[in-house]
Amino acid sequence: MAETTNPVLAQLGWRPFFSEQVTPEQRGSCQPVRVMSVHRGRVTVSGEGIEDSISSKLPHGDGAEKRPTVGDWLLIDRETRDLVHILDRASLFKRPAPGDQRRVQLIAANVDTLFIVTSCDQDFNVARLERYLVLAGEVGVRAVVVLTKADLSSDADALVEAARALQADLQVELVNGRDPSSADKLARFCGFGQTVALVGSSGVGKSTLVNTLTGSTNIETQPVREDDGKGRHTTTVRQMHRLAPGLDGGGWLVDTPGMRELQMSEVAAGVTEVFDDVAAITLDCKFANCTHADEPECAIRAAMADGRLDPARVDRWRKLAEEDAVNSGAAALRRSRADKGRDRRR
Ligand SMILES: Nc1nc2c(ncn2[C@@H]2O[C@H](COP(=O)(O)OP(=O)(O)OP(=O)(O)O)[C@@H](O)[C@H]2O)c(=O)[nH]1
Ligand SMILES: [Zn+2]
Repeated sequence: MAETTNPVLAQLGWRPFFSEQVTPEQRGSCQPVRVMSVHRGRVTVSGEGIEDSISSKLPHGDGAEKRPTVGDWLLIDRETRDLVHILDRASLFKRPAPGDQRRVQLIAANVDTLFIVTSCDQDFNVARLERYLVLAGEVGVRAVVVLTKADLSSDADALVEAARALQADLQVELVNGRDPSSADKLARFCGFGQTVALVGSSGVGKSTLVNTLTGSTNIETQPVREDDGKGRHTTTVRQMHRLAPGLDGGGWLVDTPGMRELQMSEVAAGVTEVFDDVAAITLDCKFANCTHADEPECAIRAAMADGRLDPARVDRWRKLAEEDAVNSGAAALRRSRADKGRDRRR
C-alpha cells in the first residue's frame, strides 16, 4: 500500500501491521489518521493533509473496545471524514472503569515502549517495578526502566543492578531528567515513528522527563484550538506530544492522566512472563496444585533452601499470583477490597 512509504504517515507511526489491515475497497474510499486526543464524543486526529476533530461514533457496533482511544489508527471517509473503522491495535492499555468495575476504560493504543519511571531516592521499590513489568508484559510493549535523579544518588549503580536483575535483558537507563544530554540515553526508544508512554509514582520526575524529551518548558501549556463540531472553538490539551526533533526526527509521547494513574488491571499473562524462572520450577513440584507451603517434594521450597530462588522474590510472585486470581472476577475484586479495608481497620 502506498501509505507505507508516505513520510507523514510513517512519522505518525504507520507501518505494515496497520496497512495490511486495510482492504482494497477501504483503500479507495478511506484515509488513515491517528488519534491525538480524545474528548466527549470527539477525537482529534492527524494524517496526510489533515489535522481535525471528528466524531468518535462508529457507524455500527459499540462496546468498550470499539471506541477510539489515544494512539489509535482510524480509517475515515475521504469525503465526509466520518469514522469508518478502528484498526486492530498493536498494543492496548486499559483498566476497569473507575466506579464501574464491569466496564472497561481504554487508556492508550499502539504504544511501542513503556518508560517505567522511578527515582534513585526514596521511590525505588523492587516490588513496584515488578508490578509495572507485569503490566508491560501483559500489554505487550517493550519495557524500559528509567531511573531518574541520578545526580542525587551516591549508590545509583547498585539500584541499576537491582533493577537489571528483575528480568533477563531488561533495559535500565540511569538519567538526570533535567539534563537533556543525560536524557539523550532514551533517544533510541524515541525515534522516527516510535510511540512511548510513561508510568510511575508521583514525584519521580515524569513531567520533568516529558519536558526534556519534548524540548518544551511546560507540557501543561500546550493547548490546541479545535472545532467542537458545532462551529465553536474549544481549547483542549493534546495527549500525544511530539518528541524533540533532536531525537531522530521525532516520535511520540503519550501523556494522559489515565496513563499516569495506571497500575495494573488483570495481569494473567504478565505474571508468568516476569516470573518465568519461578513458574518453571513449580513444574517440578510433586503435586500439580502444590501451594508450596508444606507439601512433600516441593520444588519451590527446595530451590529457596539451596539458594536458587530468593525467598523475597518468591513472596512477591505469590502475592501477584494471588492478586491475579482475585482480579479475574469483578465481584471477587470488590470482596478483596472490602477485606483489605477490614485488615487495615484491625
Ligand atoms: N535533581 C533532580 N531533580 C529531578 C530530576 N527529575 C525530576 N526532578 C525534580 O523532582 C521533582 C518532581 O518532578 P516531576 O517531574 O514533577 O515529577 P512527576 O513524576 O511528574 O510528578 P507528578 O506530576 O506528581 O506525577 C521536581 O522538583 C523536579 O525538578 C532529576 O533527574 N534530578
Ligand atoms: Zn511446591
